[in-house]
Amino acid sequence: MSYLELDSVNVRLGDGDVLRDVTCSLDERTIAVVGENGSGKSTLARLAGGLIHAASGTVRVLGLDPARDAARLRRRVALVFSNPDTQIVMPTVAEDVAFSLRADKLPRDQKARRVAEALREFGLTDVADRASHDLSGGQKQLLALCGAFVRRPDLVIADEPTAYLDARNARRVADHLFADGRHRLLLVTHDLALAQRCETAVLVQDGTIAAAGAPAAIVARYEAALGC
Ligand SMILES: Nc1ncnc2c1ncn2[C@@H]1O[C@H](COP(=O)(O)OP(=O)(O)OP(=O)(O)O)[C@@H](O)[C@H]1O
Repeated sequence: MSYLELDSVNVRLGDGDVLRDVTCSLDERTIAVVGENGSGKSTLARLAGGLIHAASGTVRVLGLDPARDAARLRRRVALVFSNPDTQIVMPTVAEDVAFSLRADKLPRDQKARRVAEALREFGLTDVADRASHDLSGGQKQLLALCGAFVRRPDLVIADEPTAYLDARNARRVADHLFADGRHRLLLVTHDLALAQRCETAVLVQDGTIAAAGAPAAIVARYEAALGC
């Protein structure tokens, strides 16, 4: 079984069907999701992350049903959004990263080691004791990512993670997302160069998956549909 399996999925939000009859089976380590504003990309990401549920159809993420195995899925999936302020909850940088491990049954010294390693990896050691909300936007996104990765997730779902970043921070964030490791990546993005770093891509159009395949071909099809 692929780690992302959707079969005849409908998602209803408000009084509209936001995803309609979505079927896909994706197992590439890195998957890009592209499409126009309002097409349903974030809805697809939130569905895969267990934040919303299907009205009908079957969803399996890492072999789990997000509606029934929400707690197990949460332990294996990390979510990253474009606005890191929604994810930063603790007063200092180090505390915020440690907060991500609160549910892990690790001895305290191991947790401390994991936090220190993650801070180093994300270039945040020097600001470990700073107030989280005093960081720059780019540093905050690195902190959000650090908090996601310190849990060693099997799947990272990132929804426009580079949207508000300058070119250098966008590259840093992307390099972490694409770093070799155990995690798979489901990446929603309007950055079509970034999408093409993925192994596969899906094009979402008007609430459904219009195409899936090699990122270069999907991006070309999307650009043609946009008329650019
Ligand atoms: N909670 C909600 N209630 C009602 N409608 C919603 C809700 N959330 C999203 N929608 C609608 O669902 C559609 C798809 O939204 P979604 O955020 O998934 O699109 P998107 O492709 O991620 O867009 P963008 O590129 O602009 O971020 C839009 O028409 C949106 O207005």
